[in-house]
Amino acid sequence: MKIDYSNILSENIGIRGIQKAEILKEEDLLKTVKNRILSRINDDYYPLNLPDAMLNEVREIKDYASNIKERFDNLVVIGMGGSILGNELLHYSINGVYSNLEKSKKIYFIDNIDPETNITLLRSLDLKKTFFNIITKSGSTSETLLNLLLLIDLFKKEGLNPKDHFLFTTDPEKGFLRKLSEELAIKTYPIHPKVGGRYSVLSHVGLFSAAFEDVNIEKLLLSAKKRKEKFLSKKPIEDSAMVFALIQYKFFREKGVNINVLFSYSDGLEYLGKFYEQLLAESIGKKFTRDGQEIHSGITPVVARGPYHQHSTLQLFMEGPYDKLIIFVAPNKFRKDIEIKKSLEHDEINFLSGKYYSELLLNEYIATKMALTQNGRPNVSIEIEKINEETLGELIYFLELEVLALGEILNINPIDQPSVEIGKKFTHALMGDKNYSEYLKTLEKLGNVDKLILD
Ligand SMILES: O=P(O)(O)OC[C@H]1O[C@H](O)[C@H](O)[C@@H](O)[C@@H]1O
Repeated sequence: MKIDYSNILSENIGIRGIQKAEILKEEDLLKTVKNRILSRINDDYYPLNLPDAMLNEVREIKDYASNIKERFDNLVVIGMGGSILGNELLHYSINGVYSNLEKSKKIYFIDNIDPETNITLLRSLDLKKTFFNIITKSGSTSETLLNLLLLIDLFKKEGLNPKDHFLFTTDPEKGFLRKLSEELAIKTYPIHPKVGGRYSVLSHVGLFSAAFEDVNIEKLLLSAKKRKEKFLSKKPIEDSAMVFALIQYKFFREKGVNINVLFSYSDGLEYLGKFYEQLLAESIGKKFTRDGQEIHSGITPVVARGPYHQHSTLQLFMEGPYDKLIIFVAPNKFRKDIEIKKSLEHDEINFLSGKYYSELLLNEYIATKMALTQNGRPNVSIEIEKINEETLGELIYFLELEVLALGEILNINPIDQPSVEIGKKFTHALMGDKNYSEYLKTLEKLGNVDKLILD
């Protein structure tokens, strides 16, 4: 994996860029950041240890996944946010958007509660041949529990025992799902107490469904482990993740760049954008610093896919406000390609004949990058050889490390999400959960305001 930072330099994009010297002079800051990360690595930043820890679990996960594969045709993963985005990332990027069409064992994701979507999927699956992996760290996310309740009801109607069809992935001790697993004798996988949703893809959360669909989880972990070793051994000023965090910080704090677009040139990698969207938004969007100062930090993530978004949002990126840093992610080679034969004889179309799909796609990537650079728009390019377990393991570790480093530079806590919890509590109260009735008064007050409602 190579990361090209050239197009953030003022030498290449003019006054809105930054100079190499401005980066190099922050060597001491990055040393401090690295030390702070290391001081937390066995505690709050435990996710950075997952590659080593999970390598010991690979055998068991693979054996269990092949056992499930022998007995079932479908796996449905159910979760919200960090409890499913990593699974989707591994599926769509490594196996491809339409891989269910070519595989006999299918995998589906329920990551929402739109009744129309969910009932369409569940009605079309043969429950007898379907296995469900319910993932929730807290064990109390309403959407996940609602989907679970529906399933229990459907299973009762069909006279099936949930015990044979469910795997719960949840906190090792706490939460409703843990309790229910004991009641119904359902197999569970634990989520380490220090591993929050958005940092959990390299734990049991992401690994079981990946193993079910033949992703080589050992290679994935080994590659992430290698990236960790690089972090441990390299000088922080030469570590691409530390430098990336510094660059994002400088653009955010000194240049007013508060939007980061993850622009991937691959359909499957669009899910890397969705994964990074949560990682960056929840980790960096904070009201207070660790010392309690009001900061309201945050970089708004935008997900884009090339060339698709060249035809919808690129105009804005090219000419709109100077508030964006574009992060390109592109493979050098595609694992499948299509050669276009000369089937028409017209001047207008001859430039495409005899070419490969990947040629047009990758040239569009280069053209877009150049055009943005020419317009003075900062952009960074993450180039990977091919999309596979090795590159994904490295990329995932890189992004998690980079976001933690950015949190450290900003002196905020990058692993909590306090305000999402407030919304969750209000939802419980509104749905009549007696344990949360204390929030009803606040809600009443909040609803009792002047109205401006138009038809
Ligand atoms: O795993 P769970 O406890 O169900 O949480 C699922 C998701 O819920 C919340 O919305 C949080 O903001 C996310 O960070 C979390 O990933």
